[in-house]
Amino acid sequence: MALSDDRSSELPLKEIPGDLGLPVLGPISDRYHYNYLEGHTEFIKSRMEEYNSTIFRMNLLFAEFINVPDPRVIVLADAVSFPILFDHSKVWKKDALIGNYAPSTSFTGGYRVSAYLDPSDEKHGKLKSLYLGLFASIHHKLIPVSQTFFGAVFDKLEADVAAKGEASFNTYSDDMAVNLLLQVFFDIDPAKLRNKGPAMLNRWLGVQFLPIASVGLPKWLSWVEDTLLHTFPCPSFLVKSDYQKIYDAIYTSSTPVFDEAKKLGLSKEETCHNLVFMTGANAYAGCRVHFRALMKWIHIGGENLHKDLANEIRGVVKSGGGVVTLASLEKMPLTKSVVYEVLRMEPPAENHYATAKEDMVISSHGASFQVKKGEVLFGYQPLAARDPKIFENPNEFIGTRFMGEEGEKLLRYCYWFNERQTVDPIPDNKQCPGKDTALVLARLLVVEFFLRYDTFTADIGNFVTLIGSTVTIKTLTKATSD
Ligand code: HEM
Repeated sequence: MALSDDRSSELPLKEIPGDLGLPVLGPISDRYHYNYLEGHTEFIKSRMEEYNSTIFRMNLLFAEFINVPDPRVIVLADAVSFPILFDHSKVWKKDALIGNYAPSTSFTGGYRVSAYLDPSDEKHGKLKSLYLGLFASIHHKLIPVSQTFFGAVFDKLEADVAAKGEASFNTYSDDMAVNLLLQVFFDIDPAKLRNKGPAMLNRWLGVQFLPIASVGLPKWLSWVEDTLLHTFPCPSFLVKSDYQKIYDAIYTSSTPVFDEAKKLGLSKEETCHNLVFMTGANAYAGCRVHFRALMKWIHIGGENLHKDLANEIRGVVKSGGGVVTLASLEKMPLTKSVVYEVLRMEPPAENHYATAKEDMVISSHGASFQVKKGEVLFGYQPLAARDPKIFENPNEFIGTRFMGEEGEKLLRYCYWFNERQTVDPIPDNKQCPGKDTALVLARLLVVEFFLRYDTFTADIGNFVTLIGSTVTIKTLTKATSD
């Protein structure tokens, strides 16, 4: 579906709808409905229906106690208004990673790391160039190292299924993601952290993001979680020693990144704090949700999809002499489309934020709205990715959706890496610099799985924001052809 992007002059200019309620009570009520009573997507959907608009106002966080100056945000829940978040001439991205709340810099050695910087900040460009260089330099080993780590997860799943009749994919996959990233980026063997790297990173992430996360207590206890955990930020000293160990492992690794950083005028300390966040928060948090989502949605896709994936993958690998390469991954249109469709159904980074730099007009499908300088925009990716005016049968998982010329055109309306899928990461934008690396890892996980198995069955549990779905593997059917 072709849509022109700037239609603001053709559309009626309307007031942004949204009832924010009473001071203090309004934010509490919105927060309870959003987090507990209705759920994120249901809350936003119900307000969209009430206001008959994909753009509206809501309160996101409770402003009084946590260090949030203002809880009001403007929700963008369609695929045409969303890209305003990437127009850096019009919006600020400073401290906008997780909304109008930014954890204390004491979680990252006193530095504000790159993910919280606006592209206009000189440091942001330098750090992003550094990451792009690092990811390009590891491309030759990304596939062989990942194959070893994925293979070890499959061995464990098989052993558990044989012994107990089921296996938890989440635990093995999460731990593997941490160990794989540390190994492939910095040659850090899991034993260097006494195999405790994943637990250390999980604690560090948990404590810093607790004010916006849920620990999954039963619904009737939600007031306990909200009062205790979402009212005051958690102090960083609780995870200081975990953080220090990861920091030291990277600091003492032989990565050439520090030499590159020196050339850019960045200190080793600041670089290292950024590398911990890049690995432990950006890369791990993205992969954690996405690896789980891949298994979940491929399971939902069913046996016919499994057959088609196995045929495509085995055919390409066989014609390449049995070796998987970056080039062979490119020759698998169904595998590529399935990975995109999983990103669409369950975008790992659900929420995208930015602050308006100036008064401006933003447009959704049927109307334009005036936004004032300083207002916070909140793009809700799970609904933008299911915009019915762009994606046919938006709530259905269709593995072939992004195949062919028409399918590929849709990628322009996919923002899962913080920009259009068709836009490359550069020092001056906020597109995820790990975009290509993440896609290779995801495609490779699917490839390695279907080289080894014909099909599988699983139980799918709850989805938890920032962490992902629970996937319990019940059966694994070994490959019967090659
Ligand atoms: C499916 C997995 C992933 C998804 C969906 C994802 C998505 C994102 C998003 C949405 C952002 C922007 C956050 C914001 O500014 O609002 C981001 C930033 C970032 N991502 Fe990813 N990411 C993924 C995996 C990775 C991987 C594997 C790496 C490393 C190889 C990585 C490295 C980064 C870095 C360093 C940033 C911060 C960029 C900056 O400083 O501006 N990500 N990612």
